[in-house]
Amino acid sequence: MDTLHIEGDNAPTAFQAAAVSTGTLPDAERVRSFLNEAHVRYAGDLSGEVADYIPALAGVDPELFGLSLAGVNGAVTSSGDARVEFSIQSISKAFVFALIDQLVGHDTIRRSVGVNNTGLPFNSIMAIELNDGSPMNAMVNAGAITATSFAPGNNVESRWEFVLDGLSRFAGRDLVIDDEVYRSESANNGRNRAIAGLLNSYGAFSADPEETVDVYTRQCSVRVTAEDLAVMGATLADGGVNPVTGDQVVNASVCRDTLAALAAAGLYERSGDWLYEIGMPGKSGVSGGLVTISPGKGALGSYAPRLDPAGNSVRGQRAAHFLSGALGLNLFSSLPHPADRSTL
Ligand SMILES: NC(=O)CC[C@H](N)C(=O)O
Repeated sequence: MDTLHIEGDNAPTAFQAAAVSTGTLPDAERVRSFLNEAHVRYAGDLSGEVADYIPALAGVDPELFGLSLAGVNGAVTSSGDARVEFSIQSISKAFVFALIDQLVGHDTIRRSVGVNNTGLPFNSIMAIELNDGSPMNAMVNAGAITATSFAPGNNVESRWEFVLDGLSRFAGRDLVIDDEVYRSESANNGRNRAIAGLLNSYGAFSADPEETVDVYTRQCSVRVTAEDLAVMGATLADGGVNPVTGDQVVNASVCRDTLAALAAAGLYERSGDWLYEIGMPGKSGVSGGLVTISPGKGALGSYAPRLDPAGNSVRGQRAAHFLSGALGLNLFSSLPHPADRSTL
């Protein structure tokens, strides 16, 4: 990652002069104008590659770019292709984690899934072996598949219903599966089946590994928009209450657990860089979606399909970086700060 220092970084800036209160989002006009500015800034960025290991993802228009910010007050502001649907992929991990944490509780999650970082790619098999069979964190495939194995039900359909219903409550609308992505991914998920088989050999699973991977593959194939991601993230920012529907989806303690797990591993082996630059929990997916959560304030959802080598949306990360500074979202900062201090 290159770091670009801007002169006068320590001097009081226009941002600081017009400092927003640190406990709330800036007013709607300011949010809209910075969201539009982020869109203009990064719409021409052609870096990265669209994921091609799932054939159905490879054919997507790489220029799609949507940004949306949902506040805990329920206001949703968007720019660009924020209503274009795409498969949620790994971002589902964050919300399924929350649903399972709500069910099994903080201690079981720590013991049976884990909350540390592997330092390795999202679908690493080596990480399981290096950690004596621990799935390590629900934001990588091993931990996500383990979390999904806790979904209640007697068969695939009833367990799937639990997951889809929960994801829909986070979004505040009935989400549906993308059949083409599901079929394409099912035909190419040998690695995830190997991960589940390996975890099962360590005795980590109470459910059938093949069925669990099927539910996991379905959850990754659910269609969402950048606006949905913003609302889903804002629900985690709002103590588990969907700020648009008013539905209490999970408890506030579950939101804390989820955001901690995201901070540790939401952007895989790049999670440290992400926290260092953006300063908020986030979760990416290989289709190009990204959700970034500012507890007590709201969440940013984005969609831009070109990815960095770790599988994280390039424009999405850059927009989140800019907006974190401009809107004063960084958890480690007490004031809004210049947003373009470095490049990701
Ligand atoms: N990083 C991702 O978004 C990966 C999700 C994808 N469904 C997989 O498990 O391979």
